[in-house]
Amino acid sequence: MPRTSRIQGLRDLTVEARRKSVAEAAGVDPESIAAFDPAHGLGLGHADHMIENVAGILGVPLGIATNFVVNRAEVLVPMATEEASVVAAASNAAKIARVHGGFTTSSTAPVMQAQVQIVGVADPEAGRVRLLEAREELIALANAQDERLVEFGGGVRDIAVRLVSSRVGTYVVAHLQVDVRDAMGANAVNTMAEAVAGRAADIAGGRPLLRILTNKADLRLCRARAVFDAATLGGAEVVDDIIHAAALAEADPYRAATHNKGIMNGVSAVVLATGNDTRAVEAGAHSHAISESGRYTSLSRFERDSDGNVVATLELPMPVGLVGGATKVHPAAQAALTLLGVRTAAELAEIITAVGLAQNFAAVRALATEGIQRGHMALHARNIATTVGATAEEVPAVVARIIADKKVHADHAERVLADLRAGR
Ligand SMILES: CC(C)(COP(=O)([O-])OP(=O)([O-])OC[C@H]1O[C@@H](n2cnc3c(N)ncnc32)[C@H](O)[C@@H]1OP(=O)([O-])[O-])[C@@H](O)C(=O)NCCC(=O)NCCSC(=O)C[C@@](C)(O)CC(=O)[O-]
Ligand SMILES: NC(=O)C1=CN([C@@H]2O[C@H](COP(=O)(O)OP(=O)(O)OC[C@H]3O[C@@H](n4cnc5c(N)ncnc54)[C@H](OP(=O)(O)O)[C@@H]3O)[C@@H](O)[C@H]2O)C=CC1
Repeated sequence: MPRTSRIQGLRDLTVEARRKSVAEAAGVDPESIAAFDPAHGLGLGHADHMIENVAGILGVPLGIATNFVVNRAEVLVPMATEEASVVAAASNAAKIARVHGGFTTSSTAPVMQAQVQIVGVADPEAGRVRLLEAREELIALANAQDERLVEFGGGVRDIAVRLVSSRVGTYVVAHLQVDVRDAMGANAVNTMAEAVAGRAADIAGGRPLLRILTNKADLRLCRARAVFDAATLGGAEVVDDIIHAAALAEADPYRAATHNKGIMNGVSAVVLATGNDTRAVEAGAHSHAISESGRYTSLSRFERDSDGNVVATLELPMPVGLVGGATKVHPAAQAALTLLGVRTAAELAEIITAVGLAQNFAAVRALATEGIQRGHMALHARNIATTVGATAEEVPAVVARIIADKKVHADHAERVLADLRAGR
């Protein structure tokens, strides 16, 4: 069966049947994603070697977003999140995007930057020039720290030197710009920065202090683009309102924060599912959301094209890896990468960016039409029913009643559950 991400009715299956259906649709052995089941997932033994003082494991729901087409390839996307309606929303937007071919993505080379702060330089302008004169020596010294990375085609691409004025003086800050290939790259570039710091400080005429990567990974950018069909959305007025909603986010930091949170609902769920560093990706994204005038703004842009459809675009740093960090040691993260069928970190990064754009569009479409609550709370109602003690068998009836009563609250769910159990 050709690989497809269009699985209708996936929501109506049991968890086990869903996993089987997803494996079949993705064309992978069901055993290769068995680790999605906690019984075959991260064990305490593994966990005890990942972080310190391990006392247990926190499970996070892992859902599969459907309908995605990215660069003409069908993709089923694992999303780890505690928030209801996120997986549904991403699937919904991906379904609408299919009408015009899904998502098109692109990315720069996987270049991460490490900073070396040099303090006490009497002549910082000259210190900067002296460091640039020593470019080849410093590159060779840095590359010598990770010969295998260089063998993979990675390694230092360039050195930049910035002068940063602070309240207590001007710092000479050297940036190592390193192609880290299929790694997220933090450990790799931090090792290089520590190795060159002493020599760089001697050349600059100061003392080395901070040697650490920057999470403002703006040399490692990903872009996603998709067209959302006006007729499918409900016509020109809906398109106008979606454009208005996005324009507010572009102009107003208060709205931009929530608009971007919507993007990160999708991004962080896939970053987490693949064992990558969510904090690094989020720090990079929000540091990138600064306009030319210095104002915090939205990361995505929505425009009306010549056919009256919505064209949505997103660009953000995406420092994720296929090797390194938890990705290699977490069985469920390995299963997620198998399901995604990605061969390089860039392919993973681009799919994540497409999911962020899908999530963002679904939210803004809902907000600009019916509001967020109908869709979101209908799915959140299941959490509320479970919270008040409904069994799996009782949840559907409790959900139906609290939605029908338009009272999706725990206290009403408790009354409904009591009535159901009393046969009322
Ligand atoms: C929730 C929907 C999708 C319902 O929307 P709907 O139109 O009632 O859904 P539908 O039943 O017509 O289904 C349409 C498609 O959505 C998916 N879908 C639909 N329901 C399910 C489900 N139960 N399980 C799995 N998939 C589901 C599924 O793909 C389905 O098509 P199919 O593939 O079946 O042919 C819609 O209202 C929506 O997209 N809402 C946006 C919700 C959202 O953004 N949630 C994120 C949390 S809110 C937040 O934190 C972000 C925010 C809002 O603050 C960001 C911002 O402010 O910008
Ligand atoms: N501020 C931040 O964001 C920070 C993040 N971190 C953490 O660092 C971790 C990520 O760092 P990272 O350097 O990726 O981790 P690793 O050092 O674990 O992985 C990178 C290493 O993987 C090996 N490797 C094998 N195949 C490849 C390939 N195809 N491409 C590239 N490298 C390959 C290389 O090591 P070899 O040459 O030995 O084979 C490379 O140095 C994350 O867990 C993150 O949380 C740490 C500090 C700060």
